[in-house]
Amino acid sequence: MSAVRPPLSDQPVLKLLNVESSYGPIKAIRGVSLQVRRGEIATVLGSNGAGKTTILKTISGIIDPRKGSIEFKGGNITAQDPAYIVQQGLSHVPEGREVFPLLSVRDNLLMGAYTRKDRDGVAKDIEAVFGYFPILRERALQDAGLLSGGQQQMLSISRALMASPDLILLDEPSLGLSPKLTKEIFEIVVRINRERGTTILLVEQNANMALNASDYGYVLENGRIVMEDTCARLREKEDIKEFYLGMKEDGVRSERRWKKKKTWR
Ligand SMILES: Nc1ncnc2c1ncn2[C@@H]1O[C@H](COP(=O)(O)OP(=O)(O)OP(=O)(O)O)[C@@H](O)[C@H]1O
Repeated sequence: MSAVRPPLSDQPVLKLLNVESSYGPIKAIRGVSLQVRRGEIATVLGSNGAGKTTILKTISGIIDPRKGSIEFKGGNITAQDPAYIVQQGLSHVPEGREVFPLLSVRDNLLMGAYTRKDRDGVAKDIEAVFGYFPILRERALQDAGLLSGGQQQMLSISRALMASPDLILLDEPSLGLSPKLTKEIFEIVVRINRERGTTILLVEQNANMALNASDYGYVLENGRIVMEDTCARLREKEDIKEFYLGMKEDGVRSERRWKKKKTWR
């Protein structure tokens, strides 16, 4: 999946330092620090309830953190208004797609471009997303609510692209999709990154897909980062193989993988 491309810069476009977010008394993320370099695809892996969605919501301003700081392109965006954060060049594709069901596919795309004044650029980007997802051109005038789950996921990613962002936060693009469709969507996500230079922070339960598509990965457990490394190295770690890829050291699927204690080696 990963095409050859120039080495990535070390320059972080997004920096989280000791971020903590809660829902009332429930601490969902605890002291999370992570960096995403310009031009890379970074991923946060973790099981149900680990806090992945909360990290993305905290970055995009939907949840205000209790502690810590978030920097985007050198500016402080901690607890800023979500609309302001979009204007800075950061778009969020939420879990569960969330398209506007009663608006046409084209109008959904235009909603994604509402902060832009460059009409020619917007028209060019509509063509670009139709190039990535040709089915959306065919359905351009239909209500988005009539699209299948996979097509809505395509529209949701496309709507985020319409803001011409520097960074896209992508929440579980594989959720509820067939393996074939998941693979297709991941291939397009990698193409968007390579062709447009868009930086991507992806959270996923499908560790196999995420580790293949991404450059750098973080493992989140109970709201804490327990491991980080390049995805090439993470794929070789025994705990990742066993607990996230479902493989034992001999390559056999482990039936008791969730019951065994992890040591993060
Ligand atoms: N609105 C909410 N109110 C109270 N607790 C919440 C709320 N949303 C999430 N939580 C709790 O916060 C923790 C982290 O949830 P989060 O949705 O961030 O996890 P996740 O890793 O994205 O899980 P999943 O993969 O199932 O989407 C969980 O314990 C969850 O029960």
